[in-house]
Order: sequence, then structure tokens, then C-alpha cells
Amino acid sequence: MAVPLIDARGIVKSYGQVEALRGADFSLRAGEVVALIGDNGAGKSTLAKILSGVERADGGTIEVDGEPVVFGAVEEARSAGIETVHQDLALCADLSPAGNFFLGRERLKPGLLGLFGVLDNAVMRRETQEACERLGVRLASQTAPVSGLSGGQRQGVAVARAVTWARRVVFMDEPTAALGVVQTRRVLDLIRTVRDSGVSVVLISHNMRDVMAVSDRVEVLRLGRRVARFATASVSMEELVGAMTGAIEQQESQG
Ligand SMILES: Nc1ncnc2c1ncn2[C@@H]1O[C@H](COP(=O)(O)OP(=O)(O)OP(=O)(O)O)[C@@H](O)[C@H]1O
Repeated sequence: MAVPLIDARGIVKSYGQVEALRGADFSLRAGEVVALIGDNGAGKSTLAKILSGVERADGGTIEVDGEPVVFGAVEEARSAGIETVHQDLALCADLSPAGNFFLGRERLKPGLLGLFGVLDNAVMRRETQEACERLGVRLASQTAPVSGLSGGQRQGVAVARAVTWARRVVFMDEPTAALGVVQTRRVLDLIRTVRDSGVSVVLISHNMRDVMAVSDRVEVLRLGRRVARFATASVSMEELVGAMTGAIEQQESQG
């Protein structure tokens, strides 16, 4: 079988006295949508942060394409092609949508005599607008700071940014939480489109209908450990809920 794109084993992470992850495993193959599910506090966001360079694990190993990696910073995960939409969004409130979209990747046009590039604001605004419109997010202003946008619009900007830049994997932590019905459907369509383009998606969600609708596989965390994994086509919503709550125990064999 092909080497997994991401293979994390025995990941441990504590915050003071709180053991957020207690030997969690996670794997992801190229071109699949994996839903990472679990009850509140199971450790989903912590695992996503570790796999995208936001937090450092206290223990365990992570391999990308079979090679051990240690992501010391978000930029290191990004250069491995991994992007994230965080639950707390992590947009810069004072910047415009385009300022957020191109933060750290600003487009330049040649300055006088071809020397000293200057910011190509027109291009950055246009590309941001186009990416947001593909998601059905209409922005009245491309210059006003994102602090003036609605929660759903901010979420749209964050999702559009991640899927635009991701080359290998995009982690989406509750990407539809602030969205209405129509935008939620567009995000789910976008997840399929991203997958079909060969980029893997890790979807963290409490919404079992979204999980069933869009994922290829499901990995279940409980109390900081992976307790089950399923092919979505052969599992019911009841079984997923049972695995999350501990009512159903699975010997780790599938996936
Ligand atoms: N920065 C932090 N400082 C202290 N404790 C934290 C921190 N981040 C997470 N935790 C704790 O780690 C545990 C796992 O949290 P995490 O956010 O990863 O869970 P989750 O599965 O994403 O939960 P939810 O579905 O509620 O978002 C929780 O007990 C949480 O309180």
C-alpha cells in the first residue's frame, strides 16, 4: 500500500495538568477527505495544531511521505504544503481581506526601472475577490479591515485562503460553524473539489451530516487517543456517535 501522506503515532501533548493528547495516532493518504471527530475536549484541535506547526508535541512521531518531520513553526508546515483553517480563524483583524489572503506571500510588481518591487494591490484584491466569490462570499469592500465583516464572511475568507495555498493538505477545524445553509453547501462542494484536485482534506466537525456527506474515512478521537477509524461508506451515524462516546469499542484494524 502507498506510504501515507501523514502518519502520526503516539502523539502526546499536555497543557499544564491537562493531558490533551495521550498517545494519539492519525493517518492521512493523498487525495482523501478524512473527518476527525470526537466529543468536546477529545483533542481534535490540538492534534490539528500539532500537524500544522502551530503547537509542538511533547512526544510521538510524525512522518510526511514516510520521512520523519518536526514542524517548529507554521511556515515549516506550509512549506510542506499543509494549510489550516483554525477554529478561532486566526485572521488579522486590522488587515483587509486581501491583506490577510496574501499575508507573507505578497505579490509584487516591479518598481521604477524594474528595481524594488512594490505591492501589487490591484492584483491581490482581484484574486481575493475571485476566490471568495467562488465560495459565495460577497465582500462589500476589499479595503476595509476584516474586523468589520460578519463571522460567516470572515470564515469564508479563511477557508478561501487555505484552499488557495494548500498544495498537499488542508486542515479545516469546524469550517462551517458560522455559516448559513447555502454557504455550508458551498464549503462542502469546495472540499470535494479540493480533494478531486489531489489535495487531501482533514475535516474537524461536530456535524455528523457534513461528515457523512463529504468524508471518505473517519478517525475518532476520545480522551486524547484514536479509538476507531472507519470507511465512511460502511459506517452509520449511530456507530460514529457510539465510537465518540465510548459506547462502541473498535479494535484498531480498519482504514
Ligand atoms: N492552550 C490550551 N491551554 C490549556 N488547555 C488547553 C489548551 N488547548 C486545549 N486545551 C485542553 O486540551 C483538551 C483538548 O482540547 P481540544 O481543543 O484539542 O479538543 P477538541 O476535541 O478540539 O474539542 P472541541 O470539540 O470542544 O473544540 C481540552 O481539555 C482543552 O481544555
